[in-house]
Amino acid sequence: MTTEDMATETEAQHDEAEEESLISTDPGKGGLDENAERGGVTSGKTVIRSRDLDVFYGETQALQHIDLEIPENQVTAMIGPSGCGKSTFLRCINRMNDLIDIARVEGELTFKGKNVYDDDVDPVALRRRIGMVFQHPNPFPKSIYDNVAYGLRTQDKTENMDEVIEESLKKAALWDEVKDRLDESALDLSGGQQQRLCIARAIAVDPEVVLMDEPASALDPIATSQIEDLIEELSEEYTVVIVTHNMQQAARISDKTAVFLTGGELVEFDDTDKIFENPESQRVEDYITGKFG
Ligand SMILES: Nc1ncnc2c1ncn2[C@@H]1O[C@H](COP(=O)(O)OP(=O)(O)OP(=O)(O)O)[C@@H](O)[C@H]1O
Repeated sequence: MTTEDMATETEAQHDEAEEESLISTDPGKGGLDENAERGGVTSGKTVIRSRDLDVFYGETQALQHIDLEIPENQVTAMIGPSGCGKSTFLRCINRMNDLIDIARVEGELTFKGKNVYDDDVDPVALRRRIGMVFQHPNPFPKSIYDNVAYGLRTQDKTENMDEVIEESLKKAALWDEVKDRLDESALDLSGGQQQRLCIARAIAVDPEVVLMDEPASALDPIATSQIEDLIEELSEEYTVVIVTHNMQQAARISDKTAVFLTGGELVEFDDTDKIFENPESQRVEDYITGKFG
């Protein structure tokens, strides 16, 4: 066997491992996909890629022909006016739209080369690798400790659980505030603390991607700033995709920005600096400068 053949075989094994860990209910992560495509405008390796993605709610089309490549370990922001389909796109990535009866997805959306809409993909296994944080903090009515422990217990990852919980709370910049009250109810935390707890809960199970749907929009400016700092830190270890209404927030924290406009059209996707300083599209410039939307 030549060196080239061996390399090809190794890549094929990696692909199989990636696919297997999406199909299987075993929470293993598999190896990295050496074949993941490199995106046109993206500098990092592409982890999520949509091709000609259409989404419908009944007869209404919410997204049209979306082609997008999301790079690894960067923050990608989705911006655009209300109803343009940002959240719909986010929910496609970990198949949360499956929970909406009238939602229908056509086209392709791949995670590390595997179409997440293939019949053999287990959405629960997918969501273990692609976690999600919502607009309103939604801790369980349990203790702070039990909130972070929840996913670990359901996945039987209870070895060294105290250490994992401490580490997750530290990564979520919450540990110092809660280390002496882990047994207290999560519902007694402030809104900003609850949102950081939800982030700790999401990362405790070691996902590869964290999806965030307007994670700071219900928070005051100080809590928002803490979440923004946290998102930048998280991107060193995770791929972060964030929907935000707040253009300044997208400009501050993201590496890439996708601009969706009315009708579910992705009008421009590029480096965040380029989008905000010198967009290609007049419509994007008008939106960014507040002429509409
Ligand atoms: N569960 C649903 N049932 C029917 N239509 C829906 C549903 N969710 C979203 N839509 C429609 O799909 C389109 C896109 O909605 P989506 O929530 O993705 O937009 P958005 O850009 O995230 O909006 P916002 O910024 O207001 O949250 C809208 O026309 C919306 O009314």
